[in-house]
Amino acid sequence: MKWKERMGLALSGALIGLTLLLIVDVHYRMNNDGFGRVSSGVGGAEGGASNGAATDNQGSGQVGSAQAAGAGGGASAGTGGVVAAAPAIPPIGGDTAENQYANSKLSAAKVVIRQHRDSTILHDKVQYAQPSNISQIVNKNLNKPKSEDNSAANEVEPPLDRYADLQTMLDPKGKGYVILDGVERDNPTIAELLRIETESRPNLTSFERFQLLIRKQSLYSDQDGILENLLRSMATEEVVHIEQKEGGTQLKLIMDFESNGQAMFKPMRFPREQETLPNHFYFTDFERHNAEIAAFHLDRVLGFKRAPPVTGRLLNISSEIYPLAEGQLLHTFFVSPAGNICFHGKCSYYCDTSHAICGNPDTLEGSFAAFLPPKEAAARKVWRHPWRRSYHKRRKAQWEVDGDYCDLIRSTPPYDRGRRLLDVVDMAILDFLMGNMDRHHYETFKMFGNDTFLIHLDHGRAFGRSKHDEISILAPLYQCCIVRKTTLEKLINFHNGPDRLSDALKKSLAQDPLDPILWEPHFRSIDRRVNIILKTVRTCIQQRKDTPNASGESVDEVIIDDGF
Ligand SMILES: Nc1ncnc2c1ncn2[C@@H]1O[C@H](COP(=O)(O)OP(=O)(O)OP(=O)(O)O)[C@@H](O)[C@H]1O
Ligand SMILES: [Mn+2]
Repeated sequence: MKWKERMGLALSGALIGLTLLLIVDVHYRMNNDGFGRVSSGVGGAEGGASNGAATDNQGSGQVGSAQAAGAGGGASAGTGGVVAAAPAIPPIGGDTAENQYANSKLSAAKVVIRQHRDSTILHDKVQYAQPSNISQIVNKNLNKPKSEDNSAANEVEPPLDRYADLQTMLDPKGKGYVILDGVERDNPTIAELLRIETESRPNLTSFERFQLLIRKQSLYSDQDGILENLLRSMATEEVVHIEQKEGGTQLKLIMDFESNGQAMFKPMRFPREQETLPNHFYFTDFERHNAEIAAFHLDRVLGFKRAPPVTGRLLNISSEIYPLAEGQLLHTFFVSPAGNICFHGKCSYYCDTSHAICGNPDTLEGSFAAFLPPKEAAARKVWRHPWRRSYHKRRKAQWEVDGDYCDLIRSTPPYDRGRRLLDVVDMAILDFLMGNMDRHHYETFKMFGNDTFLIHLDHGRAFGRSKHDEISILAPLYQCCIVRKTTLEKLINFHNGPDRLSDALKKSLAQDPLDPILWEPHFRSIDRRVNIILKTVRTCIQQRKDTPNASGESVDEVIIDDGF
């Protein structure tokens, strides 16, 4: 063989050798990626499982993946996966006694890893396959469609924005707000308008005193102790008569007390942590007695004083409700298979055996709302809420599709002057803070005319979704871009602390006999929503500034001081 041929052969041999080495190396590396491949294998199985059963929830998707990894048809990917984990720890070369000892330790480690992975899989399987109670199912379902949550709850909190820009505008020197003239600020009581003497009558019950001292500008005042007495009376006085409230959709009882006072009773149906079911519209949601209680406190803490006082109370169905029940209501009492005393009353929603109100075994929680004066003494006007939702599962309301909707409203009496539109915005702020979408009507006392506060009634459907912030509730604010100065001030103060709105609310709720009233996540939602409201106001101001023909004044038109 010639020298050149020998060289050629040697070179090709070397090349073949190198190529073989490379192949071995690549193969080895691929095996080392065993874990990565296992997880992608599992991922694939998971995708397949959940795609295959499109109606499956997240939980069973995971069960599917666990099964595929453990034993499924994807045995080569799945089972292989667990075994393939082994080469992740390559054996130590050489057959010395020392190396043998080290390798025995390593295989023990591999077994531990494998066991850990198996137990994790098993744990997932148990956890997802057999939710042990209803709240687990509900929470799991709520967590499922991430796109449905508006994720605010999961966001890492940004550094605290103290809204110094808005604070400057509120400063009288900053001149960032408009003072509204021509607003009626007289503040008579119902007693004064009806010429009923109250001061010389110490025997008035707390119910009578509350009703007679309702004012044109607020439902009660804090100074005179009337509120505390009224709440105590409703929580402790003996109930002497019970009647089902006509009208409305869900069961309510009118409770008469020994002192002749009356309260509207809404029973507890579910535990505090039960939230609005994902497939329930706001108009089919169950009413929550604790929402009525919390709404009264929230309204008061915000300084509105426009919601009737509400207290929580424990009742005994056998001794305090059943003996007083009459007629149709009486015929709906029964003992459940669990031995609890139940009733369901008669109404258009959820008044049947499968939605019964049950005691434990006969103790029942409920909310007691103080009755407003009878219509004969102080008639009320019922107004259709301009931002009412459609109450139809496929239709939208005009305000949802018309960008200029507020222009229409603010030029229509009574929204064209006085405190009315600012009150509507206050009500939207209250509703947004507690997630109440069920504001179809509102009421005012006729004797006070149009320049009076709006009565905040019916909050049974608030506090239903702690993770979700329903921005559309704020439509009156962001479509009209006006807010009452005192309301904005309060929100900024709560936002900047040290006492946040949640702290103030918690402190207030602690006075209720049924405390704790709210499930903890709702408190976090409230503070988060305060921030959203402030951001919305800032955006309004920015939009005004950016409007091409905006004068300095139009910028100021967002924050309005009407003296309330
Ligand atoms: N504290 C109260 N004093 C007097 N009347 C009240 C009081 N609370 C509510 N009402 C009257 O009873 C009606 C029904 O009450 P509420 O709205 O709380 O029940 P509801 O079942 O939610 O009704 P709907 O299904 O119509 O919304 C109210 O519209 C109001 O006119
Ligand atoms: Mn209602």
